Amino acid sequence: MEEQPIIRFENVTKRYDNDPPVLSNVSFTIEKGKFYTLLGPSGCGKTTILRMIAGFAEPTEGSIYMNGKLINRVPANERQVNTVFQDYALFPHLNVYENIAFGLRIKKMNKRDIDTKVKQALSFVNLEGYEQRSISEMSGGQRQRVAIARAIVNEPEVLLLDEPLSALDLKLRTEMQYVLREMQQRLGITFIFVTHDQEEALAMSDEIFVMNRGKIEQSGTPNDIYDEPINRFVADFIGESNIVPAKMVSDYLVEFNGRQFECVDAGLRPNEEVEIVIRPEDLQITGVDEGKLRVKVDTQLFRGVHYEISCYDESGHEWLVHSTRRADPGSEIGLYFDPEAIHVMRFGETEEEFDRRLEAYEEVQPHVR
Ligand SMILES: Nc1ncnc2c1ncn2[C@@H]1O[C@H](COP(=O)(O)OP(=O)(O)OP(=O)(O)O)[C@@H](O)[C@H]1O
Repeated sequence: MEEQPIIRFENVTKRYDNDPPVLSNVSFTIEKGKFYTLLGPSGCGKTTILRMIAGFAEPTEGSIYMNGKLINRVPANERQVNTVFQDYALFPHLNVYENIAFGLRIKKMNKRDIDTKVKQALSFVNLEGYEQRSISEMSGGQRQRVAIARAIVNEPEVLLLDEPLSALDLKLRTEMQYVLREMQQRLGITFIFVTHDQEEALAMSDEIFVMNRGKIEQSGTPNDIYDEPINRFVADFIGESNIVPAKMVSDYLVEFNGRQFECVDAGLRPNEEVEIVIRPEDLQITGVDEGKLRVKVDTQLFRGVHYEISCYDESGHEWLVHSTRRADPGSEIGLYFDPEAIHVMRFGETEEEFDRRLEAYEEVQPHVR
């Protein structure tokens, strides 16, 4: 028999009072042992999904399954799910050891087993020797580790992490991204991580759900979502993009800025109105007459690994370029891009239609992904 997904949402809607729904008809599956990220702007419904998985909120409509069993009304304490909260929610009056042991004491586990498990969890998060420390004597990163140890000591099947890195400074945040990812792989527990930081999502996840206004706009691997955004919202939200209105001329030609450019066959009809995306790193600087576009450089910022160059074409459209080559403000340059760098988006396409179209043209263009 095929293994059941660990969590499945089927047409889940959540409404408070008579307000518009905070989640509308959301469906997805979560497989065992993977790292998932819910990514989206503030208020899009990420925390609401976590609360429903944890059992702190019930769907207004639809079904939630865990390992194939309907759990809409199963109370939180009967679910094999633990949550790490943004503010860690540690007990300030208990030391590190007692914070981690708390859940096990409630379960009335015997002292010896508690001791073994707490020590295992401490070693897992590299905090051996900190047992007696009070929480107030721990740094932000260390508190984070205590919160994770306290969650994993219960051996949950699913660990929910609600913006757990947002209180940390940038350096520690990056370090904890590695730590969390590595932990998830060692533990093999399913992680569902919430963030509004797209770089964090791209760096850590096996799969990302990009959310907007109570809906999942697109789900897929970080590469899928970065290379093949389904619409303007996703393209804008994930990384920086040049997005331009365009029109299909034929299977392999798209027109924008009053000119025609070669593209890969995206399964679209001639004359169809579309938008194209070209990522800044896919634009190469050339001599003024050697590129496909002719632009004037406006600003140039040094970003360490590359220059971020903003320029304008003859029709006043801005192009963002990431390049290791310099381009001085005020100068004219050419921009070159491969046909494969043009990603064509169709207006109003659903994720299913998009996947079908992509599958069809990947048979013709297997190198695209
Ligand atoms: N108990 C509640 N009663 C009424 N409205 C609520 C309740 N909880 C959440 N909401 C509303 O639901 C919407 C989604 O909230 P949610 O916390 O899921 O968003 P989020 O994507 O996690 O946002 P953030 O990144 O800011 O935490 C918001 O508009 C919020 O005001």
